[in-house]
Amino acid sequence: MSLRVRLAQDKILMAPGVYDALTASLASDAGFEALYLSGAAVAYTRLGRPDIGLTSVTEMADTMALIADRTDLPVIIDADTGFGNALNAQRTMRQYERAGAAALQVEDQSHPKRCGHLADKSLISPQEMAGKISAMADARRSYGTLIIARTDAIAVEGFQAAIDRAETYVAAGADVLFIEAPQSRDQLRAIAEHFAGRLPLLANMVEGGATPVTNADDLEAQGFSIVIFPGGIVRALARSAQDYYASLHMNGSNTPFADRMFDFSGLNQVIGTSEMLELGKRYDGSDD
Ligand SMILES: C[C@](O)(C(=O)O)[C@H](CC(=O)O)C(=O)O
Repeated sequence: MSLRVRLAQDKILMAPGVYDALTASLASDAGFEALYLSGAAVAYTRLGRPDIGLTSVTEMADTMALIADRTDLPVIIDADTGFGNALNAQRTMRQYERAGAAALQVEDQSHPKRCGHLADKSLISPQEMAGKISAMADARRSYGTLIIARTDAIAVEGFQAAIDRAETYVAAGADVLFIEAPQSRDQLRAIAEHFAGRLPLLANMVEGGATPVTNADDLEAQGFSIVIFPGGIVRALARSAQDYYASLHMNGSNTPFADRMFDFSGLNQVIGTSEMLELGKRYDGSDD
């Protein structure tokens, strides 16, 4: 089912953050219907650095292609600012579509962008952002590839300005709206009341970020259609990896940590080793 058709249903779509083929396959095995390829999660894991505009479009597109190779789930991908002006945003659209993306999220921050939950953001004009959205719509090969327009205006220009900007982005052709970092439950509710029923709305749950974390059912009841949990997986894995390395360093072996990790065959099951080896045999003539 295409994302556009899926979003017409009442049930909220949960898209957990992923940053490589392993996290994508684990999320898929857990039963999610869609994935969110988070720029923040890629910056955290590949660069070991914050989400402050350091990752490149090529790094993101390469990651997208590896994920599309591993799972058939629709992937919403973070396009940050489009990596430049409207023409860069068009190239981003084409590169991400080629890599297998189902939806692109583009935001109205100026370059270099930063995580929407960090202070001191700055924005391009609403007119320039509207131009980027229509440029991306013109560049897409498939009408099925959705454009998710994000505004970071709440923290910069205030709540009403964010609503006004979002209206401009809807008029420019956004398929989905993402009003970043509402600061209270009232603001979440006001966004839903203003736009719900007109186009799908995305909510972003960042543990410890500016928005009160709200569960998927409550967001659905308010009228949100998509909820992403972009960086949660890295926060969970980073904590576990920190404990793992400390334990190994202290104990000289992984035995004390054994009940908190897969063993050799456990991980092989997760990554489908025996299925892959069987598949190989079908083609190399050794199972005749
Ligand atoms: C959605 C987001 O753009 C992302 O890169 O995943 C980030 C999330 C994060 O930094 O945890 C955001 O700006 O909200």
